[in-house]
Amino acid sequence: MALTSLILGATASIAAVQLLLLYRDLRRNIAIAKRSGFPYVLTPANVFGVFWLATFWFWSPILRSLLPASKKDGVFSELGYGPFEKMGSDVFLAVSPAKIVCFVADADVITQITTRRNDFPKPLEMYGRLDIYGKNLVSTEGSDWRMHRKMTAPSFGERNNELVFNETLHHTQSLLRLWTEKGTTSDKNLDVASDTMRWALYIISGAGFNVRVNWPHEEGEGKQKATQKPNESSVMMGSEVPAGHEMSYREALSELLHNIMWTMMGSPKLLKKSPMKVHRTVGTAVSEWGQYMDEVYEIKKEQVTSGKQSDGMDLFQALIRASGIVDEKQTIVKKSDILGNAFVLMLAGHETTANSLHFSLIYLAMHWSSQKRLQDDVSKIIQGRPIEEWKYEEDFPKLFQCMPAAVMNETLRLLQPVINIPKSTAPGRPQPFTMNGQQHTMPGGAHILLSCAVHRNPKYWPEPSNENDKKANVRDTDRFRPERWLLDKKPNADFVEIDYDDEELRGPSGEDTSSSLFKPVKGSYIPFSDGYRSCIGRRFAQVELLAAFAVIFSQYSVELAVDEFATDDEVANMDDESKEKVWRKAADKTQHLLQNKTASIITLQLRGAKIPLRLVKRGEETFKFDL
Ligand code: HEM
Repeated sequence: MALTSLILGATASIAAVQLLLLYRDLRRNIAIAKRSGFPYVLTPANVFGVFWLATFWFWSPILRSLLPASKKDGVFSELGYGPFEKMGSDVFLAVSPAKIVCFVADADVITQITTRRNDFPKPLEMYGRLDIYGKNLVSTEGSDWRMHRKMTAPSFGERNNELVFNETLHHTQSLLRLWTEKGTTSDKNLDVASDTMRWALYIISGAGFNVRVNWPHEEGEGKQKATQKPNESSVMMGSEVPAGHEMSYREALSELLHNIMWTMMGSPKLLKKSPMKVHRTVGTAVSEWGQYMDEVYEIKKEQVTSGKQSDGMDLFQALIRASGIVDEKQTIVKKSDILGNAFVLMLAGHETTANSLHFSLIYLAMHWSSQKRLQDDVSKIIQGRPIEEWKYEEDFPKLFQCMPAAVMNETLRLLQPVINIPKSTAPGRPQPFTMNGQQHTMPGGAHILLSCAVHRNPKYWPEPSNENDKKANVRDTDRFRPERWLLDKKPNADFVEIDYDDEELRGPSGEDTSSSLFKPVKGSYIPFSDGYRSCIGRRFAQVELLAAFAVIFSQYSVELAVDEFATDDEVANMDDESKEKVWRKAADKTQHLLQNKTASIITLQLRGAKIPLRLVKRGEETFKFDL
């Protein structure tokens, strides 16, 4: 009894001391926030800390239920400019006892932060788990990052994009075969979210690593041939589990990437011992993919040593070559650096593009006029040529100048895959910056999030000049209106390019958008981030998306599936007015899901909901309506 009281007493004292310490830290952070001159809100925990990320699903509903109704749509609703509007400033702070987090939606401030790499480094503690296979260019800073960037940048030069283009043509045709087969079954609705994820994975495997993965629906006799790559240095992977493995390459890769958050829980060894199946599967996937990469590494190292070139990008070969690792005495680069980079390129390069294609298709299904204009532009460029005759150098620049690029840019404006780009200030090193001509100070030790809200900040996005293009009750910045990117006249101002101190770090050349399209104010359009730590795969992703649009929309249209509201037979007997009614119900629901069911763990995705789409031959559409 006495012992129990003692334990209870000690626990209560420790809790009381902890609470006092938290209160002290909160007061200190509030005082710092006040000195910054920016508005602030209080939060119970650092919402970007590991503790919160791992347990937010538990706390969020409890905290929400405690909030008054007026605050339920609080400042952390993830999308849109609303939070900044509520705070009355394009920069505001969220203060918790552990951290000050600064949210930024001002273009000029964003540019100051992205160009001052040493003053505003990435908060590396957020990227620790990406080191599963080794250090890499996402999880490092300073001279380590320069080494990784120099090693990877050559693989992203303009000359390698042809391979990305061709690989995308190949895999998008496989995707279409899957979707058209689906059209002949009783359930005609496409599972676009998971199919586009596969699509992106297979492209990055092929274009990035020269590993050709076969689609499950093309694995049988006869179809196998269509997916073979005429390159003997490729490594072929399918659904078979080779000797010495527990999972196929395809399974290991998708289990690993789709459940990456669980790797934060501990090592693969520990995960494999967890009572939860998902943990054990991820644990196995981590070791399995590592083992596959080891094997690919050895094959590629042998190819480099024997002077065998693969015919394109093959990041692995390029990484091995750039590292000088074949002569181990001559290099400080380790094998783990190569595997670490291979992994993050795979990670960074697949969900982002997959979601962008997924969201573009949904938006186009809701905006027939834009879809039609996209199809017309694709037809003008392609001129009925068979896909085998499409050429990267000729066709990509054209696709990049008209409606396909406008659709891509607009999707990335509204649903930017990385919704908050993290930066920081070092502890004890507050940083001065200017906003609206006034000097401010960013506190030291802060997390900074360059918010996708800047994409909807009305300061930077002109309303349509034509009154007919305006929509009552919908803010123009919240609308999918790809036509905003198409210019009537030539632009007269160019982007001011960053003055890179070292061209080798730069990666892909060229600007975010074509010079023939609308040029946003610098810092106001940052789907690929900006400055030194901007996305090295930007051109890779642009090539993938535009090539996919060309393949899909040269032959097909996408439509919202309306089965929740009417059967196919009912629709077939409807007049146009009834069709529109039923379509509007599906479109309203889609709009609602996009607003309420997209959330970000690593990238923004539709979570816990599906938006069913259908593919129909061009000219055979049922629903030609606009939201
Ligand atoms: C629509 C597609 C994509 C979007 C929107 C996107 C966006 C971004 C953003 C916002 C960043 C900065 C992240 C940060 O600072 O934390 C980034 C970095 C990066 N991205 Fe992408 N990305 C896309 C596709 C790709 C692809 C296809 C690859 C590779 C094949 C790739 C590889 C990387 C890498 C390696 C970095 C880190 C660069 C560095 O820190 O030096 N991304 N990306």
